[in-house]
Amino acid sequence: MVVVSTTPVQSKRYIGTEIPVIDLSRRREIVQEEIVNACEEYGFFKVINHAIPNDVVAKMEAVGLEFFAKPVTEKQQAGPANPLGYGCKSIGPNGDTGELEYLLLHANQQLPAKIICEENQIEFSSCVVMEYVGSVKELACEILELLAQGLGLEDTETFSRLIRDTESDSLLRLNHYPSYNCNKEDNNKVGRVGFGEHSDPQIISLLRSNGVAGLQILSPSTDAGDWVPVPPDPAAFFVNVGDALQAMTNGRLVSVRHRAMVTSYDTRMSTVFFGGPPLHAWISPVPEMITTQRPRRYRSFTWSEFKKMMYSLRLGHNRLELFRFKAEEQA
Ligand SMILES: C=C1C[C@]23C[C@@]1(O)CC[C@H]2[C@@]12CC[C@H](O)[C@@](C)(C(=O)O1)[C@H]2[C@@H]3C(=O)O
Ligand SMILES: O=C(O)CCC(=O)C(=O)O
Ligand SMILES: [Fe+2]
Repeated sequence: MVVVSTTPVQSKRYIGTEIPVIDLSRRREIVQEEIVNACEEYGFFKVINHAIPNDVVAKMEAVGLEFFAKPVTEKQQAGPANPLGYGCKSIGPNGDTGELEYLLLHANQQLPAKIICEENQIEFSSCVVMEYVGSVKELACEILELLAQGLGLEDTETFSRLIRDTESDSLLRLNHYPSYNCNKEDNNKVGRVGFGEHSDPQIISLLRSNGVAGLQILSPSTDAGDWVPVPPDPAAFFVNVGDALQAMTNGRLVSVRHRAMVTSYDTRMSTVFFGGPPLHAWISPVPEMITTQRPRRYRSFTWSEFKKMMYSLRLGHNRLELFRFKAEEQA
């Protein structure tokens, strides 16, 4: 059973199947501590009472649904996702597949919200997407600054600066999971994996979906690594720590492994903002996170180097392990 935590406990440790809920309207010091706890234990939490207006979210949802309702031939004009554009069932360049169709866009506000592929460019309601990206990016930066404060970092913009950078390599992804009719053949598909197990490579991801279930996170605090279903909440945002943040915090915050199941007879749409650093940015553990108890765990790398490696690997690969610090190599 999933219990959603709403209790006013400051230094709570989350166990088993509880999803941490962060109420952004509470006192700053409490929020900072709760975010750090959630990111250390799960790398995942739900945010309520955020400042993103309902109409910004509603308009984004509407243009997303409008896009997926188009005829396949029209949607295919924006594909194949290479890596940006429209994709159906195939995820990434290395043979991963899922039960979904999706649209992957660059979320750098300098770029127009167009699907940019080599030959085709199709307009995708630029204003709506730009407004949504602007709001979600701001929320991501606010969360990263609370996190930096909660960790006691002197430079509280260490993480957010990378995402605010005009050259930030951030992405916006719309995932559309099918619904199934209740007949025998389709019944076999219910419970199938829509988007397979993985961690997000960037710094932070902010996800919201319609009211249909599907997202699951892998709980690191249970022995067998149980999959914990995340109850849908269309008014909330779900936050994932990404690989780059795990590296920058020297492994103190964990990049959550998650997946999306097709478990319902209803269509599900999720919208995910991936806050990424500029390609040339160096990702290194911040000095305050390296201690005698927690010696340096990751070597320095550029985001461009990490991305190159990530695209050469399968979706579920534990890619950060390839960037382990080896003292003898750095000497
Ligand atoms: C198989 C792959 C798809 C992915 C790039 C990769 O080579 C490995 C990471 C995958 C992932 C997961 C989170 C995001 O959805 C995504 C856009 C990202 O940045 O990394 C996808 C990539 C993708 O679908 O292109
Ligand atoms: O649709 C979901 O709930 C998860 C999607 C996801 O993990 C992703 O797009 O990286
Ligand atoms: Fe993801």
